[in-house]
Amino acid sequence: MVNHGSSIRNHHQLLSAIDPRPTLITAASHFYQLGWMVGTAGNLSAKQPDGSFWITASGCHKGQLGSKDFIRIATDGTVVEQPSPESRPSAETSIHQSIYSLFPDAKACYHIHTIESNLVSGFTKDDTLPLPPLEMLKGFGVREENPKVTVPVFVNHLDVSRISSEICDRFQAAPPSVNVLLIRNHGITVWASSTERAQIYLELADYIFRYMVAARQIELSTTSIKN
Ligand SMILES: CSC[C@@H](O)[C@@H](O)C(=O)COP(=O)(O)O
Ligand SMILES: [Zn+2]
Repeated sequence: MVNHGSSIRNHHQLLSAIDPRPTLITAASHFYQLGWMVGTAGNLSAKQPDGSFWITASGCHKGQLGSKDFIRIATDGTVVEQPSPESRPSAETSIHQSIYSLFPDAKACYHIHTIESNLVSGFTKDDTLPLPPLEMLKGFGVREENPKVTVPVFVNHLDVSRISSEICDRFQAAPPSVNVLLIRNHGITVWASSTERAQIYLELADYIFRYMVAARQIELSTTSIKN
């Protein structure tokens, strides 16, 4: 029997490897609707077979992107293709560049701003945030009983190149156990072997962070009842 689902998916992956912009436009519009990319927040990128990557241009409304709202960047950070001369690469391009150079299997890197990611980044003063041992962690490939997973938390330096160099230094020494990082009071970045998987990772991270915020609210309300 012909498996139409998988052949459509393969076709989609092939098109996306040729030009990932339509996939990134659809993803950004979806994330905008979810409130994850409001007010121009966030940036999405996808890598091409030659190692260059298409990334959203800086300051664009993420709910209404067009093909001209992207810039193609080479592995060394130089601009390869710029459909619109007045556009500039995302202010956070160096973070995407660091991720692709650290993780050769990464084909997509998605960065969004969610309320809960900012709230949970304040749940620890350390540079790692422990995650609850939820079943959803299996979606990141964590297959352990009662897993002890942490997410790395980075300082939100005004100079973005400081954030990307800290990401490089830290992940070269020890890569994280899940493909997620938090920038404190700023947002989430995930990377994956495909654009589809990057979206799944964002959804998983968002679920876990929403759970953590809800659990904290219950804790606080039961403490106030006891007092
Ligand atoms: C709402 S401003 C957010 C920016 O400062 C930045 O954090 C961001 O995610 C988007 O920057 P951009 O340069 O458009 O890719
Ligand atoms: Zn950002």
